[in-house]
Amino acid sequence: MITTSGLTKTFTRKKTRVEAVKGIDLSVTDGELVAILGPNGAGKSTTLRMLTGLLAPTAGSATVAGYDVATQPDKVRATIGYVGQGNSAGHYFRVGDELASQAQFYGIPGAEGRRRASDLLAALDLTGLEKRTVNTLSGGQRRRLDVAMGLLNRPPLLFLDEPSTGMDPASRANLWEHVQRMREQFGMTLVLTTHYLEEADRMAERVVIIDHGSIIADDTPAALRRHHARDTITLSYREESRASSAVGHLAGDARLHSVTPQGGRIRIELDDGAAHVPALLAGLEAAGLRPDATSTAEATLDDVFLNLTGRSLREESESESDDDAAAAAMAAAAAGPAGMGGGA
Ligand SMILES: Nc1ncnc2c1ncn2[C@@H]1O[C@H](COP(=O)(O)OP(=O)(O)OP(=O)(O)O)[C@@H](O)[C@H]1O
Repeated sequence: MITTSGLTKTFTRKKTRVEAVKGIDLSVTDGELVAILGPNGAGKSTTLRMLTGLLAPTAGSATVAGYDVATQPDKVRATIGYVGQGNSAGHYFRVGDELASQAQFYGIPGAEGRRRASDLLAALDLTGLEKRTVNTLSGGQRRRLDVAMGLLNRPPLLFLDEPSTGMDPASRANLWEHVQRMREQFGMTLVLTTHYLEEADRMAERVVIIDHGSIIADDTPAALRRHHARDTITLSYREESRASSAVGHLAGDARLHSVTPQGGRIRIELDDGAAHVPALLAGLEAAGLRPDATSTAEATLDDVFLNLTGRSLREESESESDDDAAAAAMAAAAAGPAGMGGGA
C-alpha cells in the first residue's frame, strides 16, 4: 500500500535549512495499522503530508495506493482518506450538512452519500446529532465527525494525524474503539501519528519511531520492547543488610541483566520479567531472603525511546511551533472541506 525510498523534505526559510525528513525508507502492506511515533518536530506530519500528496518531496520517492506522490499527487489524494490535525468540519455548520457537502465534494451521488453518512454516523456513535451545529459537539464527537468525513469516500488507506490529541482518556478509548470497528468493517489500511505511547503500544501492529527526521526503529510494539528495553523488578527490604545479602544471592544469575542496590531496594533489569518472578522469589525464599515487597514493571515504548535516543518521549512538550501551525494551515487550505479531496 505504501513504499518509500529515501523520502526527504528540506524546508528553506529565511536562508535557514530545516531537514524535516531525512531519507525515509518505509513500507506498509495492505490492512496494516502502523503508528508513527516521535517527539514534536520529529518529521511525522511532514512525512504524512508527503504521503498524502500535499507536499512535494525534496528527494527520494514514494508510491501510495499505486500512485507516485511526486508525479500523481491528485490520484493519491483521490484515493486515500486523510484526517489532519485541525478539525475539518466548520464550527457553525450542521453535522448533516457538513457530511452532505463532503459527499458532494467527493462526487458521491446524493442518495448514496446520505446512506454512507448515516452508516458512518451510526458506526461512530453520532446518530441523532445530524441537526446539531459542529460547535456544540464535545471534543470526542468532533474528532469522530472528522473521522467520518475522512471515511466518506471509503478509502482503502486512511491517514490520521494525531487523531486523539487533546482528548480526555475516555474519549480517546472511545475513538479507538470506533476506529477499530471501522477498520474491521471496511478492511482499510491505517497510518497514524501519535504522541501517546500507550495508544501506539495497544493499537498498532507496527510502530515506526521517527526522531530528527529519520526512522530509528520499525517493528511490532512487542519486538521493540524486547529488543530495546527491559522489564524491571524492584525488591524492597526493611533491613538494608538483608538487601545486601539478596544482591549477593542474585549475583551470577544469568537471567538478570543488571542488579542495582539502592539502599534497602534492589532494582533488577531482565527480559520477560513476569515469567521470571516466581522462580526468582522462590530462590530468595529458599535462601531465607524473602523481600518485604516486590513490584514488576513491564518495559514500555517510552523505555524503548529513551534507550534509543537518551531522551524520554513522555517529557517532550505538547506545544506546536509557529511553523507547524503555519504548515497545518497550508495543508488545510490545500486539502478542501475534509482535509482531502478526491472522487468516490
Ligand atoms: N512549512 C514549513 N517550513 C519550515 N519548516 C517546517 C515547515 N513544516 C515543518 N517544518 C519543520 O520541520 C520539522 C518537522 O516538522 P513536523 O511538523 O513534520 O514534525 P512533527 O513530528 O509532526 O511534530 P508535531 O508532533 O509537533 O506535529 C520541524 O522542525 C518543523 O519546524
